[in-house]
Amino acid sequence: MTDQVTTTAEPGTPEIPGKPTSASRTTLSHIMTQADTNLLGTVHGGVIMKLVDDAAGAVAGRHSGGPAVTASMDEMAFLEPVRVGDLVHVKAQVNWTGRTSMEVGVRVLAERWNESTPATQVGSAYLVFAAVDADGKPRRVPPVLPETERDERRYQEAQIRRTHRLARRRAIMELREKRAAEGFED
Ligand SMILES: CCCCCCCCCCCCCCCC(=O)SCCNC(=O)CCNC(=O)[C@H](O)C(C)(C)COP(=O)(O)OP(=O)(O)OC[C@H]1O[C@@H](n2cnc3c(N)ncnc32)[C@H](O)[C@@H]1OP(=O)(O)O
Repeated sequence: MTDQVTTTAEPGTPEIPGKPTSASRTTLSHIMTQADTNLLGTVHGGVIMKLVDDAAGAVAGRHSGGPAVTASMDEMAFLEPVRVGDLVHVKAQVNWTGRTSMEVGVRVLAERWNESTPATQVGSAYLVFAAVDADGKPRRVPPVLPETERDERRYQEAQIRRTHRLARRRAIMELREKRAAEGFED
C-alpha cells in the first residue's frame, strides 16, 4: 500500500481531468426472496454485502473509466434486519480519490415491495477500490470533483478514514517488526 494521498501526477505525466460526483453515482435495486435468507429467516448479511460490492464496483468502474477491484470494505453497518419481500436500493458514490484508489460510500435502503411507505436506511459501508490495468496493476484515476456541500463533507470524512487506515496499517507493521526483532515467532 502506498502512502500518497494526493492526485498529483508524476513529473512528465499528464494530469487527468476531474469528474463530478454525479457522473458515476449509481443505485442498484433488488427484490429479496426466500433464496436470500439466513437460518433466522431474515436476509443474509452476505447477500447485502454482495449487492454493496456490486454497486460500489459499478461506480468505481464508471468513475475510473475501466476495471476496478475491491481493495477493502470497512465500516459495514447493518442497522435494521432486511426481510423477504423488501425492495432494497443500494446507493453508491465516489467520496474521495487518491492516485489509483477511490473510496466509495454506500447507503442501503429498504421498502416493502407492495406498500407506499418511505424506504428506510438499513445499512451503510465504505469501500476502497483500486483501478487496474489489463495486467491487474494499479492505474491512475481522475480526481473526483465534489459538487454539493454534502459531497464536500463526505470527501473530508473519507480523507479522515484514509489517514486512519494508513496509520493503523503502519502501526501494526511496526509492532510485527518489533516483535520479530525481539525473537517472537507468531
Ligand atoms: C447499477 C449497477 C448494476 C451492477 C450489476 C452487476 C454488477 C456489475 C458490477 C461489477 C462490479 C464488481 C465489483 C466486484 C469487484 C471485485 O470483486 S474484485 C475481487 C476482489 N478484489 C481483489 O481481488 C483485489 C486483490 N488485490 C489486488 O489486486 C491488489 O492488492 C490491489 C488492490 C490492486 C492493490 O495493489 P498493490 O500492489 O498493493 O498496489 P498499491 O499501489 O500499494 O495500492 C494501490 C492503491 O490501493 C490502495 N490500497 C491498497 N490496498 C488497500 C487496502 N487494503 N485498503 C485501502 N486501500 C488500499 C493504496 O493506498 C493505493 O491507493 P493510492 O494511494 O494510489 O490512491
